[in-house]
Amino acid sequence: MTDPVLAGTDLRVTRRGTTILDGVSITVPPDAATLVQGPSGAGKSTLFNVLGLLEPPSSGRLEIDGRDASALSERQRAGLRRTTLGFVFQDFQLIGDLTARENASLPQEHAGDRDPEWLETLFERLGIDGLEDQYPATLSGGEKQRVAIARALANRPEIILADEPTGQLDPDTAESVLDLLFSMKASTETALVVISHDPQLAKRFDERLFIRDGTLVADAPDRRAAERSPETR
Ligand SMILES: Nc1ncnc2c1ncn2[C@@H]1O[C@H](COP(=O)(O)OP(=O)(O)OP(=O)(O)O)[C@@H](O)[C@H]1O
Repeated sequence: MTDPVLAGTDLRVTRRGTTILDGVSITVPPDAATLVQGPSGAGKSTLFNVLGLLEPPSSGRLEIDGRDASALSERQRAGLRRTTLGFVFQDFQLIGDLTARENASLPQEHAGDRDPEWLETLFERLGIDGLEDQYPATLSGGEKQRVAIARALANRPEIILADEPTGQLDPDTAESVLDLLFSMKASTETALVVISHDPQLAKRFDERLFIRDGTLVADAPDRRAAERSPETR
């Protein structure tokens, strides 16, 4: 069996006396498309931050690309984050006074490993070539999210972590951004973990998990069956 690119075991997060994640375990194989759904306040953003090495769990074990993240220094964690993970956020998180190309190249700059040809390829494949010199304020929401996807893939990560990637997009744009995320996932052989409360995303993912009160469970089989065959309802 192929080793997972991400394996979290019994992850717990307690903040100011409140348990936010209560023993979450998750395994992401290299070719996975995993969706974590859950209602507001269930702990989705906290899980995203923990899996993305943006905040440490209070306890539990997290392995990314075979490395025990809890055994790393902050500097080593930042290095692992930069080279192994790519992030896509609901609000794009582009820097306003940098052009699209400069935004997308930031991970390469931070890693000290420039690869302008790869960025050019990404802009072409994402259909945003020609927009490289524009600033975020002059781009549509869908174009901004494509720049953010280019940034996420700039260092050829093992995993893309996306937090509500379509949350600020109209339905048609959301659909085309998702198409692109999946086609880029396939062509770059990157695992994809999407965190969202949007049930519309569910049909695209082979692995669906549900977070409720800080605990992760497999998506309810009865709901999946109902969605697959609506004519039998
Ligand atoms: N630093 C913190 N200290 C105390 N409570 C926190 C902290 N961070 C988050 N929480 C609480 O933990 C719970 C889960 O928060 P989280 O942001 O992870 O949920 P979420 O599922 O992403 O919600 P939403 O979909 O509304 O963004 C919430 O009740 C939140 O108020």
